[in-house]
Amino acid sequence: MIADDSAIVARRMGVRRGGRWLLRPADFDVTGGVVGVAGPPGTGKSTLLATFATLRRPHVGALGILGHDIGNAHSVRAVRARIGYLPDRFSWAQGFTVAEFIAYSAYYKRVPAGTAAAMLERLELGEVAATELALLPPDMRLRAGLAATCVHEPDLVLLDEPLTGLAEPEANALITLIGALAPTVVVTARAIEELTGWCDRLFALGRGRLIEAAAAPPPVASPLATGPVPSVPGPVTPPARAGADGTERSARLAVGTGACV
Ligand SMILES: Nc1ncnc2c1ncn2[C@@H]1O[C@H](COP(=O)(O)OP(=O)(O)OP(=O)(O)O)[C@@H](O)[C@H]1O
Repeated sequence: MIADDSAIVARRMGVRRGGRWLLRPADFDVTGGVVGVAGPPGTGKSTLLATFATLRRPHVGALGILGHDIGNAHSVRAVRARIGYLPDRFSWAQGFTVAEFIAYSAYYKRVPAGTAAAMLERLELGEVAATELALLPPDMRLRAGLAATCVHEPDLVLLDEPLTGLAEPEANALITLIGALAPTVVVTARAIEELTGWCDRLFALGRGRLIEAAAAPPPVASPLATGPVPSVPGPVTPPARAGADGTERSARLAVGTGACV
């Protein structure tokens, strides 16, 4: 039984698929902020995210999401209403216009139509509201996906490789927006460099292990610098929207941390 209000609490949780461990039994906690999980294709990012979304059960151990033990069927129903999950390469409703897609999402999430309209504006989709999803460029299609995912204002948002395939300017424009979607956002990417500089915490997934890496590269020391040495960034302080090093979330392609998996 997990009695902890953290967004994600794993206790000896292990995830298997295709006859192998994607995550060997491990303990970890996510209390809030933007959390990045990086790993090459096939390491298990999508499966882990689907587990956090309660669509899959851990093979062993316990998983708490937003204070609910997801080993309990009643808890799963309650917690799903507070999660926003956008799978990798989502391809729903290609024939819907942006406005229809968000309105439909609002309808099945029992959210008033006015909230859907507000979300459309918040994601800066007003100009393409009448355009079909299939005709949108990738970044605008992602914005529509984010709007539909978050129309019910979830407490935990799970985004599977949202920035994969986007050009750097479009990706950078979305980073601040992604960080503001919910008190806790988990985002995956193939390379840790894509997440460095704007996520509050970073993990590398590979060979069945989830290893935490430094969330920001250490500041370059100036030979003329005086005063105390800056400390290593501490744990996430939700719902801070600045990066863990206090900078804006604009340095998506900052120098990597060298974390190995
Ligand atoms: N339908 C399936 N049946 C059996 N095993 C699967 C299936 N889908 C995935 N797997 C196994 O799970 C592993 C992890 O897949 P997953 O999609 O979670 O990884 P990923 O890191 O998200 O990769 P990608 O970036 O390609 O989506 C795969 O390497 C494969 O061994």
